[in-house]
Amino acid sequence: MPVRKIFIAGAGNVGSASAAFMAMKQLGNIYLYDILEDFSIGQAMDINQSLPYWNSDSRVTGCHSLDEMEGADVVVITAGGKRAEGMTRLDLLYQNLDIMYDIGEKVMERAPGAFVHVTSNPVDVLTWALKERWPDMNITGLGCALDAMRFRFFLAEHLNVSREAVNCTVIGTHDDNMVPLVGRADVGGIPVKQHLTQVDEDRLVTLVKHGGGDIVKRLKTRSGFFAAATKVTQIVESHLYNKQHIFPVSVMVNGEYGYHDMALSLPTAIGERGVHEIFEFDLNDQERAMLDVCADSMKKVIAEIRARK
Ligand SMILES: NC(=O)c1ccc[n+]([C@@H]2O[C@H](COP(=O)([O-])OP(=O)(O)OC[C@H]3O[C@@H](n4cnc5c(N)ncnc54)[C@H](O)[C@@H]3O)[C@@H](O)[C@H]2O)c1
Repeated sequence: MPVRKIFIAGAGNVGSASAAFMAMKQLGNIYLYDILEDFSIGQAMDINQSLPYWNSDSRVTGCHSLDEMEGADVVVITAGGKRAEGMTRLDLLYQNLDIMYDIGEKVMERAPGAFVHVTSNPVDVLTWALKERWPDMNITGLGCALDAMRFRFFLAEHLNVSREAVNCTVIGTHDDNMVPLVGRADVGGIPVKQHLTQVDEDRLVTLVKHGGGDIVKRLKTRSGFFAAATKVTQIVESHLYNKQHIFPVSVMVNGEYGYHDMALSLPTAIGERGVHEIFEFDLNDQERAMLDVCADSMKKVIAEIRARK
């Protein structure tokens, strides 16, 4: 297989850790880009010098120009600002939206066939915005894929079993409305509900929903990134090696659950074509109502974005 070119926009915590993990797994040659001059170059130097231990011949190149994206097979977008004092969530959304449009334009110019994967928040909205502007873009967002991995971790801890024994997912949107599907989770094929009291269930759902926030509380000025970068690496690997692994990534819906014109996090097979299939559960009324909350809130944000134009 030819050496693949992976371009990562944003050399912050998620971007640099993703570059390091992808290089360790020798997924390709990685271009790490940031708006901060020298920052991505320094991060790349540090990652490269760790690779002899991993027996990896991947090369990470730090760069300061989006033109380096030329011919990339994969573009990961982790660029974005943080909420500064006095800024509303919407202010941050618009700031990151403008960054997405700048990067998206370059993707369509320099690497139109690339598999694009976004982590920047609000990830479901930004995934929708890029796909809406460029319908041919082959794009997914990290969505609830990280939340699903967290859910698996918390369930395995609670049940005191191997993390490999647990299957579970989270759908909806990567925010407080996310829907951890407890009723669908199993441990070694046995529904986890058989092992949980209602109190356990409520506690585990809260742990998943607050997973990211609980880390931020302790890190203060930054958010967690090891788990996010791990998931990004697994998703990119599934694309490059056509594994068709299933992740609840953020995807533009096309009639799934009757929704249109929005991105939701739904179980999706990722392979060489990017999105191969979006799977629909036969949701019960309660699960469906929770997914509707995610969809309604997305609709409102999309209406606000359209009103701004
Ligand atoms: N969806 C998820 O599960 C999930 C998980 C973790 C992080 N995130 C999101 O991913 C994004 C990255 O997180 P992080 O912890 O790496 O943040 P970070 O602040 O460490 O990194 C962001 C980087 O983007 C760069 N940047 C800002 N504007 C840019 C521009 N116009 N062009 C290029 N680079 C630019 C910054 O210089 C910085 O290095 C955030 O939006 C975060 O909320 C999502």
